[in-house]
Amino acid sequence: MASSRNLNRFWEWGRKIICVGRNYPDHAKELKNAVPTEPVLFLKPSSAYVTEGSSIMVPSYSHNLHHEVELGVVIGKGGTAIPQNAAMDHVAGYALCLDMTARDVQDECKTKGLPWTLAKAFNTSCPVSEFIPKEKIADPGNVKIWLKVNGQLRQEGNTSQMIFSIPFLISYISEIITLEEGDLILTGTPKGVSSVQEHDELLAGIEGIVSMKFRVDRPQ
Ligand SMILES: CC(=O)CC(=O)C(=O)O
Ligand SMILES: [Mg+2]
Repeated sequence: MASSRNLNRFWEWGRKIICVGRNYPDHAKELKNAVPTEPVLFLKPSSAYVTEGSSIMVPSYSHNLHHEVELGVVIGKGGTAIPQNAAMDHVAGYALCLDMTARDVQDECKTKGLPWTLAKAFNTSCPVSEFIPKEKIADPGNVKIWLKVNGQLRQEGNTSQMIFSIPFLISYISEIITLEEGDLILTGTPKGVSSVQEHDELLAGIEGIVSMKFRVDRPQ
């Protein structure tokens, strides 16, 4: 049944944020990770969302917060075990997203064999752009995404570099986790991730489609 709620503000729905890691070979290599043969998945809570006008907060326990610019896929029609050939029928649109990562904490979690929750799921760890209706991106498998810090280009990649395509990811994820209307899938980041500091300004975009700006702050 179609919902009466407005997907233009999908971040207010309180639905799942499912993240794909190491989906770009050049990023897997820059962090000295093996290029995966199966998607690497983790989750963020809906309290991670932040939209333009609000700041990204550095967690008090981190001294190395990284940006990761990613294409986000907004689910319009839920499903379980969605076949790849029907996957795009379940997409309502897209959003440009940042998977903010406390890299020092993530490295420690990796060493200790602990989950990445503290590194990836803190408040404001998922800045998002406005909702982009599906029709505005003809081929989500071939768009350029980029990110600048204080005017300096740090990340630039094309979704054509992704190891696992959007239809494959929707099908793979929905075998394990039922997808619901309003869910968001972050599809992984290209190379160039780097540290941000308090007062930095992050500007990111999908070429020709959208851009967004966020400031970094530290809680007092
Ligand atoms: C190593 C990571 O943090 C994986 C990740 O999130 C990615 O986008 O790749
Ligand atoms: Mg990421």
